Amino acid sequence: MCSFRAPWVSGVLKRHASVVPPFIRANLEGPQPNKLLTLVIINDGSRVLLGRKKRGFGEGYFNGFGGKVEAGETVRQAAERELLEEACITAEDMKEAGVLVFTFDDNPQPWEVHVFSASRFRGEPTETDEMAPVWFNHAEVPFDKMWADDVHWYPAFLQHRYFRGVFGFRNTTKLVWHILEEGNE
Ligand SMILES: CNc1ncnc2c1ncn2[C@@H]1O[C@H](COP(=O)(O)OP(=O)(O)OP(=O)(O)O)[C@@H](O)[C@H]1O
Repeated sequence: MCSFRAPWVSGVLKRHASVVPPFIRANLEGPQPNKLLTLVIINDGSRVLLGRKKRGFGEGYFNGFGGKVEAGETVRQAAERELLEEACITAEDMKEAGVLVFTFDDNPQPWEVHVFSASRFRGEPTETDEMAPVWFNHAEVPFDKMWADDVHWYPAFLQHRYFRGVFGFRNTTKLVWHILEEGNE
């Protein structure tokens, strides 16, 4: 059977076969290709730059900068474009930090978010229609005002360990299951 998913996703389904909730398995084995999104987090070594989302999906949450990959662009180009559109900055040393797959019980299409980190950038972080940028010390990342998955993968992110995660949400925002694996890119 052909699959739209990366082989590591099938690996997760196999390794955790007895505990994967049915809606997650159904979506990940279903016919819908993943929707590709990006997330860029500036990490200067002691602080991260996040934005408070002012509108749309995840409104009110703090998050990195990112959005959907558009037709004709690579994931990296989309990450650069969204960072410029949402925070008015250009990363100088952007690298892949990890990948997250989100499944929702109310949406059959899995989301695949490519997370990038950068420590240097050009420009001045500036509030836009979409995001209001704020620096947070590593010990003060506001997880209570962020997506429920974030608390699980930020430790790996902050310590520069590559990560892969699969997360299942009910009613869009309630995290009900997850697997996080760290290591090899
Ligand atoms: C479910 N748990 C989650 N945990 C952490 N981050 C999450 C997330 N779910 C989505 N995200 C991120 O939220 C942004 C939404 O982007 P979103 O505004 O929808 O995209 P985009 O700017 O293309 O939309 P419009 O152009 O306004 O339609 C995008 O960075 C995406 O990676």
